Amino acid sequence: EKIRYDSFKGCPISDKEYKETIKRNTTFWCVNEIEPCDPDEGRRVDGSCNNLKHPTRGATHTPFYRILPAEYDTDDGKFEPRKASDGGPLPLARYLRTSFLAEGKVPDPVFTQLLTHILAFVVSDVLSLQDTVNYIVWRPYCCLPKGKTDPNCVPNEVPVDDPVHRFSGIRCFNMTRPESFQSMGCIKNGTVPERIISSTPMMDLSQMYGNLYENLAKNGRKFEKGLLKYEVEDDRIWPPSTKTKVDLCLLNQKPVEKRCHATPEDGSNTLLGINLFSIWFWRNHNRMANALSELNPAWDDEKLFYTARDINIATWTQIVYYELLPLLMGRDNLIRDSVIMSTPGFRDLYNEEKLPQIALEYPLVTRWFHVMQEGALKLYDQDGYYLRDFPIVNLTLRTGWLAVDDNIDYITQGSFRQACGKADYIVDPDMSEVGLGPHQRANDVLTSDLAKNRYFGFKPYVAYREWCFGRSYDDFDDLKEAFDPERLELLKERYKSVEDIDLMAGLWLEKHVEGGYIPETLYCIMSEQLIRFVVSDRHWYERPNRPHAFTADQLLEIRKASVSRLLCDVGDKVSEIQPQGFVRAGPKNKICSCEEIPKIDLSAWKDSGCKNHCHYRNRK
Ligand code: HEM
Repeated sequence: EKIRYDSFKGCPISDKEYKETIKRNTTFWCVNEIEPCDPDEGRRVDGSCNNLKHPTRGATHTPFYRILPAEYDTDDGKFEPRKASDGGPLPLARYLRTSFLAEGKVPDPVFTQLLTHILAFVVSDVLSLQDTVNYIVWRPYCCLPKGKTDPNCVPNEVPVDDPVHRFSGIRCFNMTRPESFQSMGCIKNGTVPERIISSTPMMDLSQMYGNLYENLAKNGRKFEKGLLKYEVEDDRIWPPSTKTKVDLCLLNQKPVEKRCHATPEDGSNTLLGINLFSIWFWRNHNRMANALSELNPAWDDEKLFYTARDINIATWTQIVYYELLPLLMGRDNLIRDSVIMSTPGFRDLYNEEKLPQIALEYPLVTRWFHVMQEGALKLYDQDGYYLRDFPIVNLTLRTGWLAVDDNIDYITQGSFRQACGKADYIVDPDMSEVGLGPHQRANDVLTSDLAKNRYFGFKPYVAYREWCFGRSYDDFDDLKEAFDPERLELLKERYKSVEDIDLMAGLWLEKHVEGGYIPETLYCIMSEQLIRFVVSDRHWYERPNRPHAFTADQLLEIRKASVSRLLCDVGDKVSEIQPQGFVRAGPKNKICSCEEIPKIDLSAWKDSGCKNHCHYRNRK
C-alpha cells in the first residue's frame, strides 16, 4: 500500500487532502506517492527512502535549501528583485554583462571540451527543464505586448546603447520567472518563492534512469538480462527513439534528422554535452549488464539491472569526484575540505540529520561555467585530423544530427582533442548573443544568469564572500583581496555600493582559487554542495555499510574509472585517447592506445555464493 506525502512539507497527507489536490489538478507536483521504506533496499529510482526518517526527502520535488536567507523587494507585497542600497533599481542585467564580460574566443590552455560537456551533464543530474522550456516553448511572447499581461514574464531590457543591439533594434530578451511550489499551486502565494524541479537531488544518474519507476519501465528497462532498451542503427547502439510525429527534438532537420531519444527523462535530448554523456552511460549500463550476466548466469534480470545501475552510478560519481573536480578545484583543496579522500578505501560520512537536498545557490553559481563554453564544436577524424566546425548552440534539442553522416564519431574525437573556452573574463559570442540557436531570435545566456540570480532572491555577493571567508566587506577597498585592481575598478564604476554587487557578477570578476581554475566563492559554494552529496546520501558508493554495498575489492575496481576509459569502452570508434581525457593532449598526457588505459575488472562481481537466492532488493 503506497503512502502519500505532501511534496513540500514532506509529511503524510490524508485522503481528503489528496482528493483536494486532484480537484486542483496539482497532484503531480504536490504529492509524492511511495511504498513504505525498507532499510535494506538499494537506491530507489524515485529517490524516496534515502533518508529513513524523511522518506520523500531525496525524491522528486524535494524543496531546495538556502545557504543564506532570501532577500527580495517585498514593498508591494510581491517578491521582486532586491533594490540597490540607494532605493533605486539595480543596473540592468544586460548592461552589467556587457560591461563585465567581453566577447571573444580564447581556447583554454589546459582543458578539453569534454570538461564542459561533462559539467553540463553533472548539473543535469539534479535539475529539470521546465524553467527553460517555459520561455522557449510555452511563453515565447514575453517581449511582445501579450507579455506585459503575464506575471510569469520577466524579460530582460536591452539598453539603447548596447554594444551589439544598438544596430539591430532588439530591445528585449525573453525570460520567465522560475517555477515554484507557489506557481504550481502547492503552497500559498505571499510566501518566499520556493523553487520546484522534478529531478532527484542526488548524484544518481537520474537524468538517464529517470525519476519515476513508471518512466523507467516504459522507456528504459528491457526486462531482460538487466538491460536497458536499445536500438542499433548504422552499427551504432542508441537509446530507444521516439515513434511519434511530434517530439522534443525541435531542431531536427526532418526528414533527414529523425532520431530523438525516448529515454525515461527528456533531458537527454537537450544540450549536446548532456546528450553525449547520456548515450555513453546508457551504453555503459548495458556493457556491464552483459558482463555481469556472463559472470553470474544465475542472476535474474532484477539483480543484473540494479547491480549494473549501481556500478554505473559509482563509475559516474568516481569520475566526477576524483578526476574532474580535482582538476578544476585543486586536489589538495578538496582533500583539505573533505570533499574527497587521499586513500582508496571506504569512507563513511553519512549523517541522517543532513537531508538529501540541493542548495538553491548551487545551480545558479555553476552557471559561471558558461564562460568556459566554446561556441565552435570542432569535428576531428579518428586519426586526429581536423575536419570542420559546427556551432554547438545549434545542437540543443537536435539529437537527429548526431545520427547522420557519422557526426557522432567526429564529435567524440573532437571532444578530447579540442580545447574548451578559457576560464577568463571573455565569453563566446554564441553564448552571449545566440544562446539556444534558432530556438530564439536573440538571447544572452549570461544575462539570464544574472537576472535569474535576482529572481532567486540571493543576498549580495559580499554576504556570500563573508559566509565563505568569515570576514566582512564594508567598502570597495575591503575587496582588494578578492579582485584584481582593474576588475575592482569596473565594479566600482557599475555599482554604487559593495552591498549592491550581485553574486553572479562577483563570480565573473573574482580571483580564482589557489591550486584550481574557478573563482574563490564559486569554489566555496560548490564544495558546500559536494560535501552535502556525500554526507546526506545513504547510498553513497564509498560507504561500506549501505544496502548492497561494494566489497573492498569492488570499490578498488571502481577507483580505476576514468573518462578516457569510458570513451574507449562506449565512445564511437575510439581506439586511442590521452589518459586524462579532460586535459589537452601533450608531452605529459600523450595520446595512446586504449589498451594502455586502466580498466575496471568486473570479475570482482563474480558471485560464488549465488545459486538460487540471487535477488536484489528494489522495486520493479
Ligand atoms: C552549448 C552550451 C550551453 C548552452 C547553449 C546553455 C544554455 C543555457 C540556458 C539557455 C539556460 C537557461 C537559462 C535560464 O534559466 O533562463 C542554462 C542554464 C544553466 N546552465 Fe547552461 N548552457 C550551456 C552549457 C552549460 C555548461 C557547460 C554548464 C556547466 C555547468 C551549464 C550550466 C547551467 C546551469 C547550472 C544552468 C541552470 C539551470 C537551472 O537552474 O535550471 N550550461 N544554460
